[in-house]
Amino acid sequence: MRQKIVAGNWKMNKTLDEALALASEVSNMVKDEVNTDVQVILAPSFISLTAVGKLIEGQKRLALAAQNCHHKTSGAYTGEVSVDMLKSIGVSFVIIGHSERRMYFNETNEQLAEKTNLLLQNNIRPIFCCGESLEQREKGIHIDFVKQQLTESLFHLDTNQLQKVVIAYEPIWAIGTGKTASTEQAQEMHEVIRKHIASKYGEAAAAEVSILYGGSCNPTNAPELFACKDVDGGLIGGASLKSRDFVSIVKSFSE
Ligand SMILES: O=C(CO)COP(=O)(O)O
Repeated sequence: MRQKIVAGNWKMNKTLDEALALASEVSNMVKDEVNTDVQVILAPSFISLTAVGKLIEGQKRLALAAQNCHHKTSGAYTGEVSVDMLKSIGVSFVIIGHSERRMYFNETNEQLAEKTNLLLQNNIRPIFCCGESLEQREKGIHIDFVKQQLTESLFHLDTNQLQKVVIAYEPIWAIGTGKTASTEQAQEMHEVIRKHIASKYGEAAAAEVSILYGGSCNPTNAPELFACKDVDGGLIGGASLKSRDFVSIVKSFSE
């Protein structure tokens, strides 16, 4: 059975104290209110990772994620953070290939393949983001574009490695815009992604991969998005910064 996952990507928000307060609220609410087997992931900034990791240590439903890592093992890359460093503080997941990083930091599919390799070698699971722009969707090339992102960054992996990757489909036009993909649009692309994986790794392997939706997901739209056959949870931006909203989204899976 593939995992249900809700991950909060806090992006460049929250000071250390604010991050600890948010993590503590989420942790308490999850402990008291969540009865499903959903994996809840918190992705604070690098500054807060260690402290948030200590705070949630031992909480079985909660795991720690970083928002990025460098694609080389170590060396003269001023200001960067390596996979080894993340491993040393107990990070279990790393978000890679977010559209904001592709757009503002020129991340390429090739670099993401390197990041994926390094993470898996270190037993850290990548949360691999993919998704098209509005222009690509309007031109009707969105499906091929997303397939290409997957092929170029992930399809060198063996089946066992591929199944450790979490995919997050985040249409760029839905991120931070308040404009969510409809359930039809989300389900359509999630099915495309699963079938694309099946075409290389087989249906049984593809059925085990968790595919999350991201883009203006909130407590109101999450229940119907998560009810789609191929949607296994969400990668949440804005709504993950408010503990009540985030935990409401976590609770959107029917029990
Ligand atoms: O980019 C996202 C998560 O990684 C989605 O952000 P919003 O939920 O703020 O649209």
